[in-house]
Amino acid sequence: MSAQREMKEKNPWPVTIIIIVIGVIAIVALVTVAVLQNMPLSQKYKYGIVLDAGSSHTALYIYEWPAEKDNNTGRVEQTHSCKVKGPGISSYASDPWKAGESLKECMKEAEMKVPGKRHHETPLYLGATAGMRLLNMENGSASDQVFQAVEGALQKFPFSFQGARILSGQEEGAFGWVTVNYLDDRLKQGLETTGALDLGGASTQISFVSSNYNGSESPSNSVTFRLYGNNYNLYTHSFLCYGKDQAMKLMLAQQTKSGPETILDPCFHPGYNETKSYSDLYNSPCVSNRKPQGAPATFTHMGRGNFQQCQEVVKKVFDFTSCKYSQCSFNGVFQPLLQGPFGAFSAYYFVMNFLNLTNTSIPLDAVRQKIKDYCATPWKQVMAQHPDVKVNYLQEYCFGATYILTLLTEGYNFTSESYSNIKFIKKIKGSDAGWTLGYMLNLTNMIPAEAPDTPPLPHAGYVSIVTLMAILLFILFLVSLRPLWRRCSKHPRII
Ligand SMILES: O=c1[nH]cnc2c1ncn2[C@@H]1O[C@H](COP(=O)(O)OP(=O)(O)O)[C@@H](O)[C@H]1O
Ligand SMILES: [Ca+2]
Repeated sequence: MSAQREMKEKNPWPVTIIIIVIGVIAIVALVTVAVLQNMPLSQKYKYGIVLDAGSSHTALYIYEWPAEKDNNTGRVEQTHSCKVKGPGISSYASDPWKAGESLKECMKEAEMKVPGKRHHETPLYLGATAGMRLLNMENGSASDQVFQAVEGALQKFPFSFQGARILSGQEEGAFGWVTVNYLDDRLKQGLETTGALDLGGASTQISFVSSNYNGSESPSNSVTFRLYGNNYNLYTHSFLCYGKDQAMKLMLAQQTKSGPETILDPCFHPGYNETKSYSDLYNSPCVSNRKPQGAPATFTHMGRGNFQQCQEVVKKVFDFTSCKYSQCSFNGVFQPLLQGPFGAFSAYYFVMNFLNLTNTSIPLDAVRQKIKDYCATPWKQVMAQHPDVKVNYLQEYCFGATYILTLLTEGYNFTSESYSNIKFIKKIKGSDAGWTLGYMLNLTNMIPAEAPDTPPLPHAGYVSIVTLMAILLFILFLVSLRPLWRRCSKHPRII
């Protein structure tokens, strides 16, 4: 036996070290293969763009989601939004091409935000709501021309333009509900859903699931969905002309029935004094048939700032006299029993946020008192306290808050108790609450009817278990070698 071999036989450590090194390499290799093989593929993103052509303005939203996860929930996020300068597209009826022009700035922004190589596959949608519904009722060819102009402008951009159309009130309500519940992760988990309250300028929507409503009573208010393996029977209604701006016209029409030269309006602050034109006030189909005969060209709109009286006038814009169903909200529209939490967004949020009233644990009486005090504040003082707020918005918050409270409590039958089930929200997890996300998810088939198959373990859990098992096996292996080592150290020559 050579001296070298003798050394090896006496000392088992080099063999042990080799075993350990091989063992460690094997573990690292095993874990690496397991991790790489099962790692979510590299994160490439896809994009979608939706233009919300509302009655008061247009906004563009860009959504982003991981390319491999089209079918999974909770992964689509709003990454950018752009507010189009100027009024809503329905205001360009007499100058349609300007409607197209107005969108260009935000569209250029979208070109910058969406990576160039994704432009061609990025779907682009434009959905118009109550402003265009009213224009279409009033003047079909003007509405067609606005759409032509808008389509012409959007087609010039490199995205995959999927068309511009008017959403029905039902779609607007239902997609708002989908958005809220998708962002809250309620659909995939089959949790109790949140109702959606959207207050626009020209229409307002209420949508919720009520267990005593199966759609048979007033089927036109029913929308059914199968999402992630769950069936939903949604109640939804859109009240045209009951958005904040058209409701104000209804309220002013109430006070100008006889064609007076001056009105002392309880919904405006004391000291408010503006000359307004009758033809502007009565320019929408919501009120055009009520224009007083022989009225002067203008009237002086003065403020009185009285919340209670304002509530009385506002109540008159709702018709509570007839209901052919088991129960109604107003104007003879069926509404099942209110149920569950609600998210209230768009103008609900803007108005209540301005008045610091988004906290709905404040008792309704205290909310009323706060609005009462605000309405009674002289207009000069209001302007001085809010120099940065646009006067057009500022002058309307007294009416807006009174209208919201009346709509919720008298219109939809929220009580002092159920009022606290409402949350006034603007965004959920960084995405705006509104119909646009739900609309895109629906058109891109991104919410599957059945629950997607999910691996039994999340990736991190899988990696941990593989690592742990490999280490345990290796320790077991070393332990099994122990008798060998012992013999080796007692009788070094026997190895
Ligand atoms: O900063 C704000 N303060 C008050 N109201 C706002 C603000 N921003 C938007 N709004 C209001 O929100 C409403 C948005 O309505 P939109 O334009 O979506 O109409 P639609 O949904 O009826 O078509 C309008 O009444 C608009 O005046
Ligand atoms: Ca809207």
